[in-house]
Amino acid sequence: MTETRVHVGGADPYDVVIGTGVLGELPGLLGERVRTVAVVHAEGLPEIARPVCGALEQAGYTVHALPVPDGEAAKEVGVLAGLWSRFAQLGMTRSDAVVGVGGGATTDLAGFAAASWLRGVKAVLVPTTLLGMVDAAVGGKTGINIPEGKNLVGAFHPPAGVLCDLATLVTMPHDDYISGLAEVIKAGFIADPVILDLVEADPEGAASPTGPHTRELVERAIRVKAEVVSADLKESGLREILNYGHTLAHAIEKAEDYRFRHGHAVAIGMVYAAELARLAGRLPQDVVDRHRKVISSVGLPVSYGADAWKELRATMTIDKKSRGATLRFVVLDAIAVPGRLEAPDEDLLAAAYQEVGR
Ligand SMILES: NC(=O)c1ccc[n+]([C@@H]2O[C@H](COP(=O)([O-])OP(=O)(O)OC[C@H]3O[C@@H](n4cnc5c(N)ncnc54)[C@H](O)[C@@H]3O)[C@@H](O)[C@H]2O)c1
Ligand SMILES: O=C(O)C(=O)C[C@@H](O)[C@H](O)[C@H](O)COP(=O)(O)O
Ligand SMILES: [Zn+2]
Repeated sequence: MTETRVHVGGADPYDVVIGTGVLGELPGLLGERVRTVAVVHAEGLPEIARPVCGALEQAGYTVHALPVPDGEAAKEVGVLAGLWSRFAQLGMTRSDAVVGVGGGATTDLAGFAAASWLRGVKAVLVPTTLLGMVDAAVGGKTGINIPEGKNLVGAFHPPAGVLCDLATLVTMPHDDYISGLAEVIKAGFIADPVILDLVEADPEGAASPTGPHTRELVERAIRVKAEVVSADLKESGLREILNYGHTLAHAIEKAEDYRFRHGHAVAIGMVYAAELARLAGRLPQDVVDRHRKVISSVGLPVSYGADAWKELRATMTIDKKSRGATLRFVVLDAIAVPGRLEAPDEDLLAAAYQEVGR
């Protein structure tokens, strides 16, 4: 077993442990002060949750397994309220902790439950999807959806540690795996072009949890995320680059009632952002072409319904990067040179969508 640790700095530093068979590291991430641990896990993952609970029990913690609905259905206020009630029944105090086990939806919920219980208890996250490892579990963004929009309720609550056991990835459904690959590719476009080279050299391998470069892709994407959130936890500037492709993506997810995979929406959103930058005279055509090529090479979508523009445009106004009625996009001026496009005019927004709407 080999293990890599990525340090996330800032006010609340913590480690991201990456390896195969690294469950034994979990107690070390939780620390000795913790007594009771609520393991919030996706209900469809008992085979993954059981050994997590076992490792914690063996280390002497009192453990309560709290299953929640799989996937995006977990990020609902009713599910969150159910967790608060369970925490109360279990008598969870500030010396106790939440361990989130599952994909990004589960860790977003578990993290927010930890952030909001008693105004904040310790959270350790055990992401079990590619997306969870390379993005959702790192960086402290937690939250839930409401009918009005994606992730509109939440808190910045950095975990005390993150444990990425690459062995868990092998049971992932292919479509969920490539959804995570969209965020890996995003890290490539905004900061680490080697990621793009690796995906282009072997798209099939990149789209598999047992590909020759899986670990390198995971580590590179985590390093991008760790560097950015270490410098700007609360998204006052730099962190916005992690939102590349997300303005349109979140509107698509809402339009689909959150039944459209996040990474698939981000894939389309990145092509849209690239088209916007091209039409604004900031990005050459060949970089836009590279977006379509690398994204579609791994089976991710690059277009969305032509008729959806009006609805998507209305939703985009509520994006967290907006300032008042002013829309703000993360765009590229070149690969690994992210910038912002402020208050683009309506014709530009619609023209870019025409390149994506099919
Ligand atoms: N907080 C952040 O910074 C951040 C970053 C990116 C994405 N997100 C959020 O993450 C969510 C998407 O996460 P996701 O792509 O992990 O999807 P997900 O959490 O919805 O999981 C997808 C499905 O895979 C199942 N699953 C999880 N691990 C598995 C495994 N090892 N084997 C088999 N099945 C498994 C889940 O139970 C679920 O049914 C979205 O809500 C998105 O908004 C958050
Ligand atoms: O960590 C960030 O910052 C991101 O923007 C990462 C995104 O991939 C992620 O989907 C995030 O949840 C989006 O955040 P939001 O603030 O736009 O809801
Ligand atoms: Zn995302």
